[in-house]
Amino acid sequence: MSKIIDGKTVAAKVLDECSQEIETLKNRGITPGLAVVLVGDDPASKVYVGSKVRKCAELGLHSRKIELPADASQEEVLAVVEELNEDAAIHGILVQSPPPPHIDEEAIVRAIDPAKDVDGFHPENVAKLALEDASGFVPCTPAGCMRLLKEAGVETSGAQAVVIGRSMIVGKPMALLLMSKEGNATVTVAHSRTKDLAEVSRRADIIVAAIGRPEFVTADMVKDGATVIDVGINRVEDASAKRGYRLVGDVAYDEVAPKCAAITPVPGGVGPMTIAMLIANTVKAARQSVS
Ligand SMILES: NC(=O)C1=CN([C@@H]2O[C@H](COP(=O)(O)OP(=O)(O)OC[C@H]3O[C@@H](n4cnc5c(N)ncnc54)[C@H](OP(=O)(O)O)[C@@H]3O)[C@@H](O)[C@H]2O)C=CC1
Ligand SMILES: Nc1nc(=O)c2c([nH]1)NC[C@@H]1CN(c3ccc(C(=O)N[C@@H](CCC(=O)O)C(=O)O)cc3)C=[N+]21
Repeated sequence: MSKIIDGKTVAAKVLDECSQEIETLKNRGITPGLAVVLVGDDPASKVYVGSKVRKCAELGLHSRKIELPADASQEEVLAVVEELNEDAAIHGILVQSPPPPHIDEEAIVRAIDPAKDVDGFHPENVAKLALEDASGFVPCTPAGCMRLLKEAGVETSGAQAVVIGRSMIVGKPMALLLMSKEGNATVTVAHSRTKDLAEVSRRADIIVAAIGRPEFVTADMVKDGATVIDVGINRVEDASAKRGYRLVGDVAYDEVAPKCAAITPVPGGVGPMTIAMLIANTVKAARQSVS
């Protein structure tokens, strides 16, 4: 029987740690503040942005939600980022990804003050992650995956880890964390050009799936007793579901779970951790702004 790693419980623990630090900062006259910028009206993005802002309110954080129309220009988005860089009440800035295609996302990310880059996407923070300099911001989703492994008691040191996906948001930073002096795993990164992926992934003690394809990882790709972290969030149409769709991960949960030592569900796995780590990064940004 596999152990289900409950992301909601671990996220609640992370947020509980945050609330103690928020209290301490508030006693010093600092309320951590997060700004979330959304360009366009992608429905999934709206859901995520809404839950980030709601979580801030729950924890007594200051937050701002800046919504720009889908046809906003590059200059308009940059102007918003520059204003937020100057706003002393804002310690964290997040520009929801992906922006509409006419927006140069990399240029936007570079414009964010690295000290407020709570997504950890700015080149300065990417470099700090690679250098294992703890003063930087680690991208929220892979940081959340590491915390889930730790809380579930999964030993990463010496383990064979296979990360499927090499995006700058998930796959690449995940690989860096697993291979770091903290993770000490032997890491393989697979992607769309990987030959015989099933053979590669079957070697893994730990699989992190960040592909963006519903139920892509099937039972034949997983070794008995492996741990599987499913980062995927895919909406699939389902007329019988309340909203007309349901969420499925990148892992075929029903057939993979029985083979695993431990597995994260979707929803309720990595997703809640991403939000918790975003709050943790915002608190860290606020703390570092005064020390
Ligand atoms: N739970 C959470 O908090 C979050 C969830 N997500 C979800 O995670 C998933 C991945 O997100 P993200 O990293 O941004 O996605 P991207 O589309 O940026 O990257 C997907 C990666 O998967 C690889 N890939 C695609 N098809 C295959 C294939 N057939 N075989 C092997 N590799 C393949 C791609 O390879 P190549 O580089 O060669 O194209 C790429 O590296 C999505 O479902 C997303 O919704 C994302 C962020 C946060
Ligand atoms: N600049 C930027 N930073 C991000 O961190 C970022 C982004 N852009 N773009 C999109 C992805 C995706 N992402 C998620 C966050 C929370 C859940 C989450 O809370 N999921 C819930 C379910 C939510 C639902 O019901 O839809 C769960 O898995 O249980 C999912 C996905 C952050 N991302």
